[in-house]
Amino acid sequence: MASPVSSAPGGVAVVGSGLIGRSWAMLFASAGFRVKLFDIEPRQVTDALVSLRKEMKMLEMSGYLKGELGAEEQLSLISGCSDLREAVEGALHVQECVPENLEMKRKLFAQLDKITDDHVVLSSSSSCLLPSKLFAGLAHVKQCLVAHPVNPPYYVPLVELVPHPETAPATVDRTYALMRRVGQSPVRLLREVDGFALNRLQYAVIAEAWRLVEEGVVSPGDLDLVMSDGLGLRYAFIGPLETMHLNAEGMLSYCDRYSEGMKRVLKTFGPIPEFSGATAEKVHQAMCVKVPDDAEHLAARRAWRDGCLMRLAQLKHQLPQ
Ligand SMILES: NC(=O)C1=CN([C@@H]2O[C@H](COP(=O)(O)OP(=O)(O)OC[C@H]3O[C@@H](n4cnc5c(N)ncnc54)[C@H](O)[C@@H]3O)[C@@H](O)[C@H]2O)C=CC1
Ligand SMILES: O=C(O)[C@@H](O)C(=O)[C@H](O)[C@@H](O)CO
Repeated sequence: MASPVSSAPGGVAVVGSGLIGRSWAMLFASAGFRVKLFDIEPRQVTDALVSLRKEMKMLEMSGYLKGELGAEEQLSLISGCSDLREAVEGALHVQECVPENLEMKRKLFAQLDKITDDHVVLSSSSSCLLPSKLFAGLAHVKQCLVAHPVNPPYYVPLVELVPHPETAPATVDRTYALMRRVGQSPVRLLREVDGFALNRLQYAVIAEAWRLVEEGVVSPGDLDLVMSDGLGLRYAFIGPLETMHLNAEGMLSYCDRYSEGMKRVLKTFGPIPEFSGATAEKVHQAMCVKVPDDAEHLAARRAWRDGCLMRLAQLKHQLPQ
């Protein structure tokens, strides 16, 4: 068995240099961590370093760069690696960011298991794969967990910490502290569940959104306005449970007033959509009217989205809690 690499404190390894890996790299560097980027496709690393430089310089110019260090200092902390062992050398935390494919992730964690020691946290960015499947059979399973970000992590702070049944409490505590240190808002799931919390909520919303459009109740554009100019505004500051609490004379009052109505409406919810066929075409066309699906328009809209998220985050930071 290969000897484990030393894991002196201070470094973070980001394995997978795509959409999420790049955002994680910016976050860890903003807090002063040395970041090593690895990817099975070397071109992804070189592209990542180019795009990170462009984005971090832009953020600095617009006053939205996170952390105390300037962009050049933060960029100097990020390096590319062509070898996985080299990437995890000296790491206290490994953030896996490869595609949402169980076998692909399991193969990578099996490699990491062989080359890391008992001190490093092995964390997956998985959207909804169960830790009990991701980390099954690993020698270092106690050091493993999911730290599920929301896209893009640099602008959306929530991170769901989801343990394997054998994950050590210290692993969760260390990761929680690390996420707070890089400015994220971690939540602890007390046990694993398919889809974790965020995607269970998100997929419930997506399913009903789809049904409302499929059944001709509302147009795709107006459906999105229901969220962006309605629920989403409130949810940017208070969650669904606190919303209930404030929408009556407290939660119990809300339940007295509205539970029969909620149960009646919930009984009308239709079957799980297929997310394909005519409705998919209809929604796709509607989205393309607003944002053509070529790379340039999608990138421009993502940049607009990220600018809005930055300003909202700054406003939230300034508001009394
Ligand atoms: N895109 C999103 O909105 C979000 C994605 N995630 C999760 O993050 C993970 C990564 O997603 P994305 O960044 O969107 O994917 P992506 O496709 O943009 O990037 C994946 C990268 O992993 C690389 N890769 C593939 N196999 C590898 C290996 N064995 N070793 C090293 N690198 C390897 C690919 O070359 C690619 O550069 C997925 O599990 C996804 O579910 C989580 C939250 C949001
Ligand atoms: O929406 C997000 O950013 C995250 O919840 C994700 O995990 C993925 O984008 C997810 O929606 C893909 O199913």
